[in-house]
Amino acid sequence: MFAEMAEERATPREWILNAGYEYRFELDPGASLAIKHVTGQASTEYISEETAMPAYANLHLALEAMRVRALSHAQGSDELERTPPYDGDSESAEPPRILILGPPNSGKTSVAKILINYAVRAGQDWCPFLINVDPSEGGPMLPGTVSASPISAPLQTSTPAHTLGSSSTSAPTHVSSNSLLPLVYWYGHEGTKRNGLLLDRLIRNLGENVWDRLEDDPQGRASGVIVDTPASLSASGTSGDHRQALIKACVDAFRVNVILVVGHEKLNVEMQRTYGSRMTVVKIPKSGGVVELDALYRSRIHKYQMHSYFYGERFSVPPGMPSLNTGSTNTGYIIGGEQNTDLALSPSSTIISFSDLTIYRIGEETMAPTSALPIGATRVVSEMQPLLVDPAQPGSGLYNAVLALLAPPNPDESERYDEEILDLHVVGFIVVTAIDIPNKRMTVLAPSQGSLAGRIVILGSFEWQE
Ligand SMILES: Nc1ncnc2c1ncn2[C@@H]1O[C@H](COP(=O)(O)OP(=O)(O)OP(=O)(O)O)[C@@H](O)[C@H]1O
Repeated sequence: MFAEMAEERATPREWILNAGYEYRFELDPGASLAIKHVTGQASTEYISEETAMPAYANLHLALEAMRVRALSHAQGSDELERTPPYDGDSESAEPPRILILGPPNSGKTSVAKILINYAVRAGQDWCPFLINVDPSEGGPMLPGTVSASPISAPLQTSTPAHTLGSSSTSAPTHVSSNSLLPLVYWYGHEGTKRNGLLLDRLIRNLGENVWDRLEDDPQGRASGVIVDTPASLSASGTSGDHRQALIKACVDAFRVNVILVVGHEKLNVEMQRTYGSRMTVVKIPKSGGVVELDALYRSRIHKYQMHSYFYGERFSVPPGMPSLNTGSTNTGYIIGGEQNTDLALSPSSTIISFSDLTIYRIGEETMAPTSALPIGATRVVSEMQPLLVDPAQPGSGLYNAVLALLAPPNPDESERYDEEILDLHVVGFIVVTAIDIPNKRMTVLAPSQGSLAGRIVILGSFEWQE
C-alpha cells in the first residue's frame, strides 16, 4: 500500500497495488509528489505480463550471477564452480559490461537506472560504472557532456535536472554523501551527428580512464559497466555508418559483452548479426509507462539543468508530510535511501579580460562530416582541430555561450601534443553574460569565485540565459 500526496493537495491518497502492478505518475512543472510505502513489500512478486519489470528483474538476476562469478574468479575462490553461469557459457567469468540501445523514448535511461540501482542495493558492495554517452541528456552533469561515474549508492530520482544522479557541487561546506564525482568530457553539442569523430574520441577517452581506474580494483571490475546511449545510435533515420561507428566505439571502449536492445525487433536482429557471435545480445521489452518527451520539454529541462548547476536546487516536500523531515540536515533529506539535494548555491559574476582565457572551438562551426565530402576530397580544417576563438570578433558566438573549463594541460611541455585539449576532461562550466569589445573584457558567470586567468575553455553550441 502506498500513500501519495501531491503538492496542491493536502490530503493523502492511498493506493493498493496488487503483485506485478506498477505505480506511475506524471507531474506538472514545479509540482512535487511524496510517496510513502505504508505496508507490504516493494520488491516484488513478478507475475503480470502488463509491466516490463519481470524482464528487468530476471535480467538483474542474471547480471548479478555474472558479477559474483567474476569476483569469485578474480579472487580464485571455488565459488566459481557453484555459481550458475549466464547463458550457459561455463568458461566465462566476465562481469557484465552492458550497452543499452533503443529508439527514442524507449526507456533506455530508465533501464540503466533500474539496473544500476538493483546492483547497488544488492548489498554486495558493488560499485558499477554508469556511462552516459548521450550528450543531449547530460547525465549527472550538463547537456553536451559525456561522463563516467562509479555508483555506490542508489541514484537520486526525484529531480528531472539530474535523472542519472547529481554530481558534487561548488557549495563549500557540503558535498552530499552520495553525490557523484563523474569523469566528464565536453562534446558541446546535442546531436551525435554534429561531430561524430569527436564523440568517438571522447567515448574512447572515457573507456581508457575507466580501465585505468579499475586496474587495481577487482570489486569495481566485477561490478561491471552500464552504458546509456543516445537514441540516434538506434534511430532508423540516422545513417548506418554513423550509428555503427559509435556503437563500435562503445563496444571497444567499454569492452561490452552484453547488448540490451529495448523494444526494437529490427535493431535486435541487426545487433545479433553484427555482434551475436561474440557477445550476448538480448531484446528486452519497452515499459508501457515510458513517456514521449517532446523537444519543448527537453529544452525546458536543459534550461533547468543549467540553472541548477549555478544556483542549486530546492526540493519541496508537499505539505502535510512532516515525517519526511526525519533525518534531514540543513542541506538535504534522506528519503528511502536516497539523498535529495536541497542546495542553494551562489555563483559569481566576474568581469575578466579577453586575455585571461584561451578559448577554442573544435572544428569549424558549420562543417559537413568527412563522410559527406566528395570522394578523394580532403578538408583544410579537420573535424577535430582545435581552433582559437577571438572574443574581439563580432559574431564570435560567445555571447550567452556555455564554455567548458578544462583541466590544466600537461605541465611538461615535451609531453604536449597538438590535439591534447581533446583529451582534457572538464572541471566546470562558465557562461558568458556580456562582452565589451572596446575594452576587451567580458562578464562571466562561474559556479564559484576564483581566478580564471590562464584557463583553457571550449565553446560548443549550447547557450543559456537566465
Ligand atoms: N515505467 C515507467 N513509468 C512512468 N514513467 C516512465 C517509466 N519508464 C520511463 N518513464 C519516463 O519516460 C520518460 C522517457 O524515459 P527514458 O528517458 O528512460 O527514455 P530514453 O529511451 O532513455 O529516452 P531518450 O530517447 O531521450 O534517450 C522519462 O521521463 C521517464 O521518467
